[in-house]
Amino acid sequence: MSSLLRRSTGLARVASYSLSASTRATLRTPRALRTTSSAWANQRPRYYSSDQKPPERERKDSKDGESDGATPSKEVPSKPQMKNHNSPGPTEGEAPTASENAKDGRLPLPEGWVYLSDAEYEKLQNMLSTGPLSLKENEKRAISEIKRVGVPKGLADILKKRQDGTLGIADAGKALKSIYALSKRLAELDYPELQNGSQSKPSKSYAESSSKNSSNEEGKKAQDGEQKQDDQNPKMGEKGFNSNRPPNPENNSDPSPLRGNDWVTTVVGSAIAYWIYTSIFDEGGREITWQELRKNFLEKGLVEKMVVYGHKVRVELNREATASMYPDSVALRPGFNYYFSIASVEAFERRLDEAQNELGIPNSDRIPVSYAGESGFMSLLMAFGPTLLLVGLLFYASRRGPGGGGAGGVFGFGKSKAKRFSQETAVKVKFADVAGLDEAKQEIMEFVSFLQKPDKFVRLGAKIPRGAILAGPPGTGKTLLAKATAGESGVPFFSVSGSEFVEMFVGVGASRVRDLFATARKSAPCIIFIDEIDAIGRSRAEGQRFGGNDEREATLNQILTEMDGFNTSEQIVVLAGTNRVDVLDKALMRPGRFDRHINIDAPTMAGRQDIFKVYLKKIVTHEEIEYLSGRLSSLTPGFAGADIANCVNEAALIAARNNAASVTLQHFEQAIERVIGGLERKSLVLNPVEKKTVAYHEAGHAICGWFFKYADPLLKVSIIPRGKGLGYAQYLPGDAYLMSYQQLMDRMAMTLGGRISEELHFPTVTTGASDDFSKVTQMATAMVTQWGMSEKVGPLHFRNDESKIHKPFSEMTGQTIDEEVKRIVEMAYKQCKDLLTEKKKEVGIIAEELLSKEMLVRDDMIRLLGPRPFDDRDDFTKYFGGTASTEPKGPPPPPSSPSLPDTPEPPAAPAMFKAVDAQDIR
Ligand SMILES: Nc1ncnc2c1ncn2[C@@H]1O[C@H](COP(=O)(O)OP(=O)(O)OP(=O)(O)O)[C@@H](O)[C@H]1O
Repeated sequence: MSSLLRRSTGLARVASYSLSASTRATLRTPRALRTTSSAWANQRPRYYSSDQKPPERERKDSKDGESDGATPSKEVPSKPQMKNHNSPGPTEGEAPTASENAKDGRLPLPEGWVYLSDAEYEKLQNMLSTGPLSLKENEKRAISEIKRVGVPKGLADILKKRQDGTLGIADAGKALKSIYALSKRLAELDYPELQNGSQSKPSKSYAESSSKNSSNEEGKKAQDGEQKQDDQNPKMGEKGFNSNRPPNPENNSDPSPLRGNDWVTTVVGSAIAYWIYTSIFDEGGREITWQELRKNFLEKGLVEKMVVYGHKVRVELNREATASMYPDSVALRPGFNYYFSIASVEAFERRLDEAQNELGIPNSDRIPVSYAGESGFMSLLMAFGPTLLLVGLLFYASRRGPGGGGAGGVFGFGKSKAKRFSQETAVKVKFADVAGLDEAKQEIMEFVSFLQKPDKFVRLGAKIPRGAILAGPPGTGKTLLAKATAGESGVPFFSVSGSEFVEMFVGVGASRVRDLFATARKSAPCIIFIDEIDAIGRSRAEGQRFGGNDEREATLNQILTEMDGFNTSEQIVVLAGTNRVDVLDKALMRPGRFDRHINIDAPTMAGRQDIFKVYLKKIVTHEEIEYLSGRLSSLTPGFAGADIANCVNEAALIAARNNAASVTLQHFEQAIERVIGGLERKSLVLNPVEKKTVAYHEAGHAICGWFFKYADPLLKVSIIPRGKGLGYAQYLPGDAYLMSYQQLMDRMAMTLGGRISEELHFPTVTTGASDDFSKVTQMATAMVTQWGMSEKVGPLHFRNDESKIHKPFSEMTGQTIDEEVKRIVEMAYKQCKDLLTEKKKEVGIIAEELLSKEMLVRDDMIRLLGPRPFDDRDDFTKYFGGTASTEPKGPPPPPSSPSLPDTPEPPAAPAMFKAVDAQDIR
């Protein structure tokens, strides 16, 4: 069967011929001409089976070729007795009589079948026996069988068309169908044993025919004749086409030739079909070289014509001349042609001209060359290819959508992209996995008990909260908490990001919301978690200021509608996460929608310790977990859960890189240093002047941190470039929730320590303090405009407008703010300068030590400056203040902000010494 399928090239070729009329003429006509000697090409009058020669004669005739069939004595067109689709006699479709059949030993025709005329049969015989496939004994017999069993009318038409050269692409399909019907019939006749075992009733057609045949004397004779013919061929009847004998009805074997669809029948039928099909459609041919062409055909004058198609040239030989010169050549097979490849048409023409000139062929006898143009298949492809491609793409897109079309719109755009987790699949997270966040857990626990035991609430007439907004900085565990809620309550969990509702097509977002809630309703009780809800839930009033966004508003409205649509008994809880609770639409936040607002802030020292414990359990470390987690958490103020998870993982990676057996404290501190400060940039080599400047800059910060009472405890100071900075001083700011005026002043003064140290020790200053200035300015501005720390401006709060379009104060107030900010910075500057002038010697000591060691830790400072004149915080003393350690201490993160509301930026400490332009230093 696969062979049959492989015939597609043949089909294409057939198609190509049928598509171009001119091409077809060029390609087909010569063949018809070449076969002038054959009965087929002569279009001789048909003769009819009643006047047929006896089988022996017939075989002889078919061998004779030229003289056969055309013999006028055989033609009795006026007395048609055999049904023939071409015959002018009996009406088409009219079955021959039993006596007619019997006379010729023919089997009755099924409906839609015809007998071939002798001429057609001969042509078919000729075609099949000389076709590209070698004939096997059975197949030879199949040819003679065809005469007896007839052919489907479709096949007879195909044969006619083939002769006329009018085969089209549609004919291939028809041909296959007819050929297969014929082959099946032949196969069944060839293997009557297939039917032997069958108990089913003989088919009517055959039963009738067999009874008629058996009762018909002539029929018997005919059978005898056929039998004789069979006998002449000893193999026939053994296993081959023995069924040209109608089966004996008395014999118990099922004689029906049309019944049975056993696989053997199928295989045999397919083989025959393939053979016939190939004979009809396979043009056959062989590639030769130009030299062969010239030597074997051109020089001998055998070439009748050449047809150029694309980069191939088909050589059509004069068959008669070729036959006389090469009687056994394959070139004599019908449909067989030699062909050769050419680089270009011009080159071919030139070469042919030269060859003909050399051979002295006169102009009048030159070989005609015709051009078939592009193959029909190619032109078909070019014509319909883009359209097919487009249709294909559209089809592909429609299948690709999450819903594959259907309810979600043509391409499934309207389908929700929410990922569904269930207890069995992904949500294995429990509250125990969420460290810290005790209050948040408690709040959300209520949802769990509602999902688990709704009666408890309904019984008392309590309305169940519809949803909760989890608000907080990134990575603080909002999603984790939502998952844990699902994990604890054991209900399906739909997780989707707000941005997934947003599509460029209007209405898609709303449609996705609808789809999400519809799916959730089907899976109730369940939890829907919409992460980053601010992507769609932004205040509509805010949006209008900038022209609005219809699509987003439609999506938001749909969410509002859906949440309103729940009835109190519907067990669907909607949780939403956001980092920007301040921008959310008020309608979303009102009771009845997101009833609960759960704030999830960066974890406290204890929270961090808990989170460290969760992640330390997952790695191999022999450190004492209580001490380790405490020390690490005090090193990481401001870290969110995600940062902690990342740090622990980073430490494990560093340990693995060092082939360590377990992860040690040092690995953890290196990891924290790396997360905060960035990678050490060993490749960045500073020149001595730059290095000295950096050392004095950092020493200035370090001295300030040491001698200002409210400065944060210093952990480490270094001049090794890391991340974006050329050096850094690290302090341990602790979790500050409130900051006093004096703390802010000390912090600002310390931040200016780098630049002032440069001023005091070098004739010029550098660009390295730019980042420090930025921090100082921000702090001073916040003091004046938000924290009411300026007497002149007073206790006012001017909201920082990020867009910088509106100034929320008058020109005059603006001027006053500028003056006050400047005054505060100058105060900090003076405070710092006074200290560093006083401690100029100590700055020098620390700077020189830094230059020689590149990094100083707290113990070095104590050694060089003596103990710090102020008491340190408890946690600092607990983990860092004890015995002097020679190990470099891990750097803390930049100082956290005093967690005051509306703090625009954390009032940063002088943690980094920004990259300096080498030009400026020199
Ligand atoms: N309290 C915590 N306990 C344990 N792990 C935590 C905790 N908080 C955060 N994590 C870790 O941080 C990862 C990120 O947390 P999550 O995705 O929940 O943050 P989020 O607040 O939703 O962040 P975003 O606002 O960026 O979406 C979690 O997968 C988990 O590994």
